[in-house]
Amino acid sequence: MAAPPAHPPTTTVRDAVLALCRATGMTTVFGNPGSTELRMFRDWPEDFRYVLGLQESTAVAMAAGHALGTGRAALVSLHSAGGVGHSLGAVFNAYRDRVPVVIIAGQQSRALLPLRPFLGADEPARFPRPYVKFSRQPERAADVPAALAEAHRIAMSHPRGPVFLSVPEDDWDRPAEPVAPRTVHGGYTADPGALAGLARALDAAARPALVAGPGVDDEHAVREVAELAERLRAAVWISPLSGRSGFDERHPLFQGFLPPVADQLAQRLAPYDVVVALGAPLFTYHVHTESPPLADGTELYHLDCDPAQAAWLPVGTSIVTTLRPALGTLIDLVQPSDRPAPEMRPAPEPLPASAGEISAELVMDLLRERLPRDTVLVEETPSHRDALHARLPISGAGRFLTTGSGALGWGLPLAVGRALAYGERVVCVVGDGSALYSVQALWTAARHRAPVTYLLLDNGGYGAVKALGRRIGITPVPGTEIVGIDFAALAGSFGCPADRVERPDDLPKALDRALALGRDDGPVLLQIRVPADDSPAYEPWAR
Ligand SMILES: O=C(O)C(=O)c1ccccc1
Repeated sequence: MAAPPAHPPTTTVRDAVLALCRATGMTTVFGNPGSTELRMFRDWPEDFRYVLGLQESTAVAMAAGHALGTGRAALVSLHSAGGVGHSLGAVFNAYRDRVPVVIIAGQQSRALLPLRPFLGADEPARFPRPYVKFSRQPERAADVPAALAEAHRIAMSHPRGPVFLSVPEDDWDRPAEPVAPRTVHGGYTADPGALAGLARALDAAARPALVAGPGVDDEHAVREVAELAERLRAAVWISPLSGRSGFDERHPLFQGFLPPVADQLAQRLAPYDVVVALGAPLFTYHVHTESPPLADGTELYHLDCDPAQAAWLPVGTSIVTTLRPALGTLIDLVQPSDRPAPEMRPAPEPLPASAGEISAELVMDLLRERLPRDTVLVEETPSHRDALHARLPISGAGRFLTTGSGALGWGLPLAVGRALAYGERVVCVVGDGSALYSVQALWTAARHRAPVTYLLLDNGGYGAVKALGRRIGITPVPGTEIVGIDFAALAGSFGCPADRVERPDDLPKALDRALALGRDDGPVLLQIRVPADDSPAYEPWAR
């Protein structure tokens, strides 16, 4: 008997995709639209919010901030090849920082592709690689919803990260079946024998140390790290250039931030006999020095969810695992220790009298007095990150966000997305150079009344690059001076209220005004003039 005729689906690709987005909590779309996305927006439903980024890297960074705030993947809609190209610096950060961002990129009509049409993307799935975990243009329109569902599951599985789907513009009106909802439980735990071996090494250690990396905060394991550290009386460090804070920086066991330079890192860890890196690649260097990664006598264990990271680390014993179940097991296995606790790290030195200029250290001291402990702080001020860490301790999980990867222009829009996630007021400390990569996001912040207080430390250039040049005797470095920009006027023109301060005496009140705003007040920007630090001895990580 002949099979009954197959009934074509009565739903479209668009219906099925929108239903999937609702089911996965992706109803805020960060994007920048063009003609190759138009059919996606037909009868655009009212329960979706479109957040316009005026340049595509801001759309990706805002989505990343949203994802980090909600704990769910965030959706980005980009315009074919050009839009994807603009976005790639932020995609790099999202990949390295393990942020689940689901990107749908427009593409020209399938029928036009053989003719290399205007706007058409050649080999679209290759373009964002290697900085996406998944990249496809489905073979048929009807495959788009299931491919997006797969992409979403991949984005959300550990290690998390961005995924990419190219969708030809004529696919959206074509028929497609709805996607059945599915659940993937992605947490997994290590080989029990490996964890027992680590517990024995920790029990036998004279001076153990834990290194908290971005994975700790990412996997909500901050509490477990504190419990393990207290049980062991272990010193706790934060891994070099970590994009998150994985430990309460006011805790007596907290020792500080490891430097991203091999010889200094090895030296900082030399006092310890057993070091456990948690969700941390540990050897994230910014500049090269000739040095073994660790001193003789420092034994390394490394726990992370990424088998690739376990493979590339040069030394130590890696245990591939998600952190919470592994830490739970370790807490049960290790003996409570009565070894002497490490000494507390010294309080920051008091500031010398001001010479009439506002130092970054003064800004950080005033912020320490003013910011509530649960403030969400976004940082992108490379010249002053060390001053921030030294003087402004972060407490509480999920309260510190920066790029752990280095592509600048991330912080300013990241703060917008983080603020839109729950409407909490976010403080973003950003440099003048950093701000200019993505300054259009101030317009989006103003338009959506994103509650962000921007504190823009203006040292008139690419201070960190100049400092790194001086370190190796290259001075001056061309292209590192930025002069003549009135950030307060620029922000004002985007609809973001702004103020400017140049003298130390005026700073406390200016900060009070900027920080007094609430969650319904929208963004504000305070431009703070700080001197360019041109001291020849500048060595940011030696302190
Ligand atoms: O080193 C650099 O060039 C750079 O761009 C950078 C990025 C982040 C922090 C410091 C410098």
